Amino acid sequence: MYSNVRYLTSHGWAVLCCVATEMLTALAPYPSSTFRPTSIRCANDRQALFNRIAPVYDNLNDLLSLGQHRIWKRMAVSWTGAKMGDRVLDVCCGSGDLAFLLSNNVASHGKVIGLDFSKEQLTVASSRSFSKNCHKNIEWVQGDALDLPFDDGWFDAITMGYGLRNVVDKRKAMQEILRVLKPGSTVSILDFNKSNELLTSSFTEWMIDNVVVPVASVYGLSEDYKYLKSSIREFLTGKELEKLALEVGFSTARHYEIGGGLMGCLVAKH
Ligand SMILES: C/C(=C\Cc1cc(O)c2ccccc2c1O)CCC[C@H](C)CCC[C@H](C)CCCC(C)C
Ligand SMILES: C[S@@+](CC[C@H](N)C(=O)[O-])C[C@H]1O[C@@H](n2cnc3c(N)ncnc32)[C@H](O)[C@@H]1O
Repeated sequence: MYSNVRYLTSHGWAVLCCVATEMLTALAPYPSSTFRPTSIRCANDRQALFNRIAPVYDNLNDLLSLGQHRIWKRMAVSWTGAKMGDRVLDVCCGSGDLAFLLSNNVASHGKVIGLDFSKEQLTVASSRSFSKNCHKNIEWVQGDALDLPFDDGWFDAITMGYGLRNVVDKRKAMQEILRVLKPGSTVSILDFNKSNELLTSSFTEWMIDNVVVPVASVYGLSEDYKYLKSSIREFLTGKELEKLALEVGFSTARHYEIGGGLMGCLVAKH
């Protein structure tokens, strides 16, 4: 069984990286309170980033995608095949969009766990539960996608929206998802598509440089949103994601390009 708030930063490299960041901060010629790492590399940097952007995250997603992200998230949830009575998991749930959609699919006899390592994102998710017309079947758990606090074969379906690109060890995250998924069940992983098409990748980068970052700068979050571009560059293509899923032990894996090729969804079966 899982235990709530069983989050431990247990990754030696992550800790080492953040100790180094702290040392650089101490040496920096300006106060540490104004220090923002220009490269968001370790798990602690990413956790801090998602805590910082939590208050504006939902509104900016609606604005920047012109509401399209809601359609992409519906597609991702429908591809899991989650049905009434199922026990399902939304890894890297953030403010809870996918968990709320799953909640409707599994209905009152089912159970949804939304897991994230950002306390601020979970606070937003849980406050949205009150205003949403959803079943009271969601539990918010603070935890690490790289060390899921659940038994093997616990879930009938799993979703992950814009999460895999943000975890430091993508293979480990996929292994953990496979471990907690029931044999025969499906995970659906939505994210930006690292496209091989020059036109598509150029459009994504142009949007980030000329729309996303300038809009985020209004909230003092330009550095945090600049990270989007590097994280997409360092991500895996659809074919590479399919290969990774099969390597860790999924029996089938298919990556679908959606949103005009800007987004992608990896659907893999245990
Ligand atoms: C869904 C969006 C962003 C999610 C998101 C993911 C992350 O990993 C982050 C990391 C750090 C900071 C923020 C985020 C984050 O917000 C919004 C995506 C918007 C796209 C950049 C642009 C969409 C362009 C068009 C309006 C869509 C047109 C679609 C049409 C069907 C062609
Ligand atoms: C871009 S947000 C996506 C939120 C939500 N799934 C959505 O689609 O809007 C990425 C989320 O992943 C979470 N995250 C990143 N790495 C994580 C990890 N190792 N363990 C748990 N959560 C993580 C962040 O805290 C953040 O809330």
